[in-house]
Amino acid sequence: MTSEYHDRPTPEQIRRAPKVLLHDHLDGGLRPATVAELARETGYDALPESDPRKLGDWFREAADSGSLERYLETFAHTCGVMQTRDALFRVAAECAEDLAADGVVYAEVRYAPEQHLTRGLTLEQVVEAVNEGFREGERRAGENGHRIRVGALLTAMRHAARALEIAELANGFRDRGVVGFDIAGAEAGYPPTRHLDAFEYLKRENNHFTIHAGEAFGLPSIWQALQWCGADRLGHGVRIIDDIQVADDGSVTLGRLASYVRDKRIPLELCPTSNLQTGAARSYAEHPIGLLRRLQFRATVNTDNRLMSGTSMSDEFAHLVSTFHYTLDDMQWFTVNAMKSAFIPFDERLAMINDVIKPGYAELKSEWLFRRMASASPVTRGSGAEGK
Ligand SMILES: O=c1[nH]cnc2c1ncn2[C@@H]1O[C@H](CO)[C@@H](O)[C@H]1O
Ligand SMILES: [Zn+2]
Repeated sequence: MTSEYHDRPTPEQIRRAPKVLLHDHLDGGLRPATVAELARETGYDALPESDPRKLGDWFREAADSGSLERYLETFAHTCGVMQTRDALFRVAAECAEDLAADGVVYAEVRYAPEQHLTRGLTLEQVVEAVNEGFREGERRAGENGHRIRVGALLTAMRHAARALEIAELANGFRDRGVVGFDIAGAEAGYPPTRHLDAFEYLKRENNHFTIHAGEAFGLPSIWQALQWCGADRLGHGVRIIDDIQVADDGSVTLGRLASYVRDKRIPLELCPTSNLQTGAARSYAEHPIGLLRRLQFRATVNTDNRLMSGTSMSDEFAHLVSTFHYTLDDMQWFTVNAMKSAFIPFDERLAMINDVIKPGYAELKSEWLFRRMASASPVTRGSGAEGK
């Protein structure tokens, strides 16, 4: 389908467009200045840099290694400064504020409570601190004229053995700010089936979960996440491309797993910039998101780790706009896909789509239309006698 709105959206339009974020790590999105300040306040002395600008550069460069394992090493420092109630509250509040200022209207932000216990907090205290921070961030954003709603996803680390416990924690908080569950961490060597008990528990509870799969490791990981574990969504899932053949004449053949993913409308939480850093994709132009969008997979655009990738939702869309010439219609398509795939109840998702997302894009498109009319009719403009 060709778009009516051919012009590339400007950076300002991209920022103002309502966006929905399903895959963002709380411990991957701190402001560099906050990392530095929290390190000072909490006595964390292992930071590689103390100047915020240098620290921001350090995170991006250290994460830009081409390997997921190396990428993940940088989280020792963010988790290192997120060990007190006040630190967790602050990071969560700033996360909601930053996303809202970037035009995100709905976000599911994930973190692993088990990584925040070194100074004596309990798992419950960690979740409560983050929830309170999100509420505070939503409130501050509202004061600044930005509306956002943030839900938490509780992550269990795939190399550890606490998945069932974290799944129970997520279930206990399900009507109190936590909308689902996830597993993350190094993929190779840690198949999701190690945590079957957690997934089976959540299914019995009619709860929702996503699984990081098909990022550093290919189809077997995606297949396990879906067919053994029953994931509602795929964190990344980008390697589904390995089951799609494009012939020289451009014709496309989907294998059984890719067909299943597309037929069942399984959401893919794609994170382009993160994939470039971990080596899962070589360039934006070669990123599978272009093909997956054309083939109408349930593709969504995400940040993964705003600090380590030096990115934002607007930056991710700006890269896609310049690479694939996406328009406001394409942005709306990704955004509606994401909202449909959120873990909040159906009626609330629908209300977000109809009352927030569609009107937001309609407004941007109508501005486009008037600007275009104004620039397309020089005669009308020139012939007026206004100047006289
Ligand atoms: O792209 C990723 N793939 C796998 N694991 C990740 C990725 N980004 C972050 N984490 C892991 O998730 C934990 C909880 O937020 C982080 O501490 C990090 O270890
Ligand atoms: Zn991730």
